[in-house]
Amino acid sequence: MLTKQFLRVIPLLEKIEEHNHEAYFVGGCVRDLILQRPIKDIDITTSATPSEIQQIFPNVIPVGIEHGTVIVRFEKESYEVTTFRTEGDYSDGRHPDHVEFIRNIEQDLERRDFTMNALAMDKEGNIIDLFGGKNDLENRLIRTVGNGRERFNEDALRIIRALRFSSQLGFQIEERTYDAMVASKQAILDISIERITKEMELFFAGDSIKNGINYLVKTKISDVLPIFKDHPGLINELPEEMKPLHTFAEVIAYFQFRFPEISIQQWVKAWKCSNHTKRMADMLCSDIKRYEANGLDEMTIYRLNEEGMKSFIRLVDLIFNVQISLTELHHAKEKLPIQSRSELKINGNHLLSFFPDRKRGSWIKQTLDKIEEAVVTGKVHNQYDEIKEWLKWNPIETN
Ligand SMILES: Nc1ccn([C@@H]2O[C@H](COP(=O)(O)OP(=O)(O)OP(=O)(O)O)[C@@H](O)[C@H]2O)c(=O)n1
Repeated sequence: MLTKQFLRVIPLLEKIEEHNHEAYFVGGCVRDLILQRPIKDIDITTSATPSEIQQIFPNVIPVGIEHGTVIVRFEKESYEVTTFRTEGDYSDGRHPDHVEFIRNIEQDLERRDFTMNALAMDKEGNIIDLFGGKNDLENRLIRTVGNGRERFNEDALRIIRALRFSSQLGFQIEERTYDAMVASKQAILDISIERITKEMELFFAGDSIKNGINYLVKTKISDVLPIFKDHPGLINELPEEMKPLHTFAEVIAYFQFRFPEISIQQWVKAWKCSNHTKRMADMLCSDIKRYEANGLDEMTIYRLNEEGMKSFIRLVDLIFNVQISLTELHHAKEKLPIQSRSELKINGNHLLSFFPDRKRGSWIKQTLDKIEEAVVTGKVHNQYDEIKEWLKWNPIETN
């Protein structure tokens, strides 16, 4: 039952045990092993305290020592090792107010969110399942460990996590858990937006996004999410055939295209996205608009990098119901006269020598943009003399 990924971590568990402590695989990795889904990270839970772990292993990174979590570097891999603990509320929406290290695994599993995540496994592959997690996995049910209101009161992000899992796994949400989600949803307003964004990115990427959206609409949890709360139409008008979007940039580009009254800047600000997400969303949005106007033109293909291509394919599929393959895009890109601006036979210094009366300024970039587009779209060959000639007939910017 144990896969290679787990087998290579057994010596790490054994090392902890040699020091008279318990150690188990725990959480998502055990859940995904049972479901035969790809394992993201292997997390370990142990009776050893962070300082005891630091004494056992030479290479330990103290990422969240006060919450009992360290990263152990072992055989060139990193593993999150967390001491058995109970925890209080997350009143700042980021960290539990207090954690208490404990010496038994039962109490540690008891404070976890869902039965399917409250599973631990020892090095022989024996599963510790105190709350019927295996049974719920079999029945494809998301159920809180014990009282839902209590679990969501400890950390309201768990309400969003339930939606995320419904979208990732296509599971139903058990009735009492569902009721507790609805009853506790206002508490989502107090959690940090960065944590919500991370979970919602996984939500929109779920293979069973239709199931997830169904729950999002029914529970009205969108009423407490940035932007959605002020524009109820956004979620209610999602297409019947909603498809997964793999990054938050895709999500923003999608909504911006469908609801242009909300700008990308508003999305980025409200959901506290990174600059990278903003850049990608800007690019994808203009690519889709270009695609709508001109179909698959050379400039769109030229501008797309590998990450952009995959996102563009998903968006065109969802918005226009047109399937473009990655190979098709690669071939089309290879056929373009140039792959990047550095291949242009003319650069800024050439331009300065052609127009000796001009000073350096933004006209250089603007002219290079025009030359680049002309070369990519086949209006001029990428040849020094031809471009120089072409410039005579195509006036350049004056500022
Ligand atoms: N708000 C939270 C977040 C996490 N957990 C517990 O911590 C484990 C690890 O959390 P995380 O790595 O965020 O998610 P996973 O469940 O591992 O899922 P995935 O690997 O798909 O992100 C969870 O399985 C769960 O037992 C919890 O009880 N409450």
